[in-house]
Amino acid sequence: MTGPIAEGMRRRRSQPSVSDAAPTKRELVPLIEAAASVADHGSLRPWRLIALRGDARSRFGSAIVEATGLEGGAAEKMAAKPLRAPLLLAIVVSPKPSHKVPLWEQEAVASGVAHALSLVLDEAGWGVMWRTGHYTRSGAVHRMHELKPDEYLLGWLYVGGTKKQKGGRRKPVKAKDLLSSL
Ligand SMILES: Cc1cc2nc3c(=O)[nH]c(=O)nc-3n(C[C@H](O)[C@H](O)[C@H](O)COP(=O)(O)O)c2cc1C
Repeated sequence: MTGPIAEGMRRRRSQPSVSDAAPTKRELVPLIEAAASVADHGSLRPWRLIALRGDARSRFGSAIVEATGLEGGAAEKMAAKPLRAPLLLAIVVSPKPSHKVPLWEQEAVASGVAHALSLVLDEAGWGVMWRTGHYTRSGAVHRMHELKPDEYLLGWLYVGGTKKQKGGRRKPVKAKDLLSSL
């Protein structure tokens, strides 16, 4: 298969371990603009992103601890999770009123933006990994992100500089088994 998009998608791997380098806002904006070109029924833009850097990541760690109710060493370990990358991009579903486009379609758009953003960040040379946790939809995490009542999270893109790249082939997808006809 040829073509830069297909090749980039095949090459992309999630990077669980990244360095302290991170894209600036100026560097992020054109990548977000590119990712925002996904199909969007009614062009509602039912999503937004929140960048967490520096201390915001520690406040996120505290919110996770509050949400999980952990104590002692386990709480400390959990609080440090957001410090695994210098930049976290929270993916927010931000539903827009519409008679035509139900919520599930709007969530599909937000998810598409996140996948596309992972891809273009990877192409730009950044290490990226989409992460979640059972605390993702908790009240404490919702409040810490200052979300509106109807907004909710799809997780975070953990972004940083590439270190030792996780490469190699992923488990092959038997696409012909996933395609049927009627
Ligand atoms: C919505 C979503 C949430 C995810 N959450 C986690 C997570 O919390 N922890 C994790 O190890 N992988 C998580 N993953 C999977 C990784 O992002 C990644 O896709 C996986 O490790 C496979 O690596 P690859 O992308 O290089 O194929 C999540 C993926 C998605 C789409």
